[in-house]
Amino acid sequence: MLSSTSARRLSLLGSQVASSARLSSTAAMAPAAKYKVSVIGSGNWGSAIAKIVAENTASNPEAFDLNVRMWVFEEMIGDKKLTEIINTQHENVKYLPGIRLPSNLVAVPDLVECVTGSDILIFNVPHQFLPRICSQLKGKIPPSVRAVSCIKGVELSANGITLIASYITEQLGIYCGALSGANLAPEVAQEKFSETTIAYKVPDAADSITQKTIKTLFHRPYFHVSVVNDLAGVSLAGALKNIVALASGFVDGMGWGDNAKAAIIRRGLLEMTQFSREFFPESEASTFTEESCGVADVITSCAGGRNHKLGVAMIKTKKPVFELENELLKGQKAQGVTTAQEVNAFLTKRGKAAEYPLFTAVNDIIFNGLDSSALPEILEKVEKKVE
Ligand SMILES: NC(=O)c1ccc[n+]([C@@H]2O[C@H](COP(=O)([O-])OP(=O)(O)OC[C@H]3O[C@@H](n4cnc5c(N)ncnc54)[C@H](O)[C@@H]3O)[C@@H](O)[C@H]2O)c1
Ligand SMILES: O=P(O)(O)OC[C@H](O)CO
Repeated sequence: MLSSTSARRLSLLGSQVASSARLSSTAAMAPAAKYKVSVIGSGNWGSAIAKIVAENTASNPEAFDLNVRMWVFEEMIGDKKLTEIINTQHENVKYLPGIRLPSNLVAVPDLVECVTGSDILIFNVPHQFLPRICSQLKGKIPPSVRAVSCIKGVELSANGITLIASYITEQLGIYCGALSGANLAPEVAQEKFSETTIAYKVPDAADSITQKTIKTLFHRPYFHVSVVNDLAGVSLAGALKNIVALASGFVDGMGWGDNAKAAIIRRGLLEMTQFSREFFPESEASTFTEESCGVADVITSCAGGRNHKLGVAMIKTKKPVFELENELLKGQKAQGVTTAQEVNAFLTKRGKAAEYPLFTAVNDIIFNGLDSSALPEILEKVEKKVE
């Protein structure tokens, strides 16, 4: 008998005929041309994913154009441009030092030039920079282009919270899936084994870019890809776990030990699934338990991620959070800080902040001077009462 996961994956493969024919597909319908791929972003994860994708375009020359373009937010490293360093030394010395990048990965400083002519776009920037990127690209991307977002965050607007992939679709008029998993970039870049989850639902039955195309683009012997349909579950798991990772950092900063951290993780997972069920009812509970983007990512992020590191340092040093982020991460970003703030603004507006005590406490610790030692007392209020 098939396990529920295997059955789900098989049924997914069989159901690539999808719904929203709204998104036109002239190029995506064309019989397997060589797809051109561009990566938007070149940070720690941006560079690691670009490395994977460039390895796969080289390994699959029948499906993909060899060269992968990577948009780099240009900056000077000493007297040299970062793009020049990447294109000559094949290393992103600032954001992924010590890792050799494939020579078919080409750094491009001009965003529009980077994406022009591409069939598949991979978005991979800290989420706060996405609106500006989308505004620069608006009206310049044919609707046939397909995208995958590797960004962990949410987009907050007056109307509420939007998934990053849905925001890209709204802004640019192209279908966008989401990649998220237990994926610390330095480990993935060193080709240490990990798994990931990609939500990709073929938007038009006639598309030649299928789930298989997407899997081929990302799957490596050291980076195993599971493709699912649950865009909301994959996107929210990746965004919300960053808030939990900060809380686990607070606990370690206070020296409270592994039992306390497990309690925070348990509560965090509860709030992650509660939030998804309440505001994105289309999300699937199994995504959180069975896929890499769920519990597995919470575990890895609460052990070794940048959000955890920042959480520890905040408690130990009491320095302001953005000062510490600059000091510790040297240009990299801890997405949990802005996500905690955005989720809190959303929950407060809906009158729901008290129903998410951990998410609310993380925001209050970062921005409102709440003492992290109050966590047990806060969490006790929502525990089941014995009469
Ligand atoms: N690093 C990881 O281990 C990891 C793993 C999985 C997912 N993610 C997610 O991937 C996304 C990208 O993270 P990352 O680690 O690649 O980035 P990062 O944290 O390394 O951020 C640095 C990047 O931001 C760019 N940048 C700085 N200012 C900018 C501006 N004004 N406009 C545009 N870009 C600017 C820098 O040039 C650099 O490329 C995030 O949502 C993150 O949560 C990260
Ligand atoms: O280093 P972090 O905290 O941004 O987490 C990185 C990845 O999301 C872990 O899967």
